[in-house]
Amino acid sequence: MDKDKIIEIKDLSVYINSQRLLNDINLEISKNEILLIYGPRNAGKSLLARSIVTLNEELFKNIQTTGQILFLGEDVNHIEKRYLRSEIAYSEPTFVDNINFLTLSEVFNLVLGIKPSEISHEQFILLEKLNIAHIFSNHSSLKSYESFWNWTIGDKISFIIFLSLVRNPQVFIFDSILDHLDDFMHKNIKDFLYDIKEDRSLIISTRNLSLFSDIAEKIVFLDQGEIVYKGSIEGFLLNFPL
Ligand SMILES: Nc1ncnc2c1ncn2[C@@H]1O[C@H](COP(=O)(O)OP(=O)(O)OP(=O)(O)O)[C@@H](O)[C@H]1O
Repeated sequence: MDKDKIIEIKDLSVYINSQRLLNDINLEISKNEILLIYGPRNAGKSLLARSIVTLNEELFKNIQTTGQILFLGEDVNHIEKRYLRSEIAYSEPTFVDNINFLTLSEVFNLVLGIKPSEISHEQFILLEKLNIAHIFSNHSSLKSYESFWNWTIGDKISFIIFLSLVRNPQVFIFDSILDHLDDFMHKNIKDFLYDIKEDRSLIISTRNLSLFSDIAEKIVFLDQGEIVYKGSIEGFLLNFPL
């Protein structure tokens, strides 16, 4: 196997209630690569992204999958789920809403096993790069941010990226979650993602091509469950001028 190949998707089709929603998907993702999964609403972006971490089967009844997905050469269905999901960090927009039902201390305890006041120097630097270190700077700000209802959406997205990163996964999947960033946060997060892609792979699913096209190496254009184009961004823009 090519040592830089992290994920291989081979002849993947997904059916729900016998309706084919992903059709014969073939795709490879390598180390140091940012891949955009681009397409309109209902194209199948989320089904494809969740297939990589075997999540669809947990969410839907009457789902059938054919084909195979390999993570570092091993079938994802044969990999222990906890391990798979620590190596491939998947995040999507419902996380931003669901986190409101926990407190900051509860999330820290669940994910990192520490209190928010116990973060390391390295973790604080990461928070600084994500522009949310002010929340952790002293006892009174920690207190006022204990409830996520007091956080902006952008700060919550940055925090979700932080939580993924401290677990040091090999692959990040951002399923439409970055579409929710405003222009001011977008530039900072984009630079940050570009920095962390070294030795990792990033998969960004989006309905907004312009957001990340300048940092992505590869694009997959998905429509009605099929790959219509895969290759370079330049090639895509030539073939599908928007
Ligand atoms: N549980 C389900 N039962 C039946 N059909 C479903 C189910 N979940 C998704 N679908 C269908 O699968 C198709 C792909 O949905 P998916 O959520 O993957 O699209 P998407 O490209 O991520 O869309 P969006 O950009 O709106 O998030 C859609 O036609 C959707 O209606």
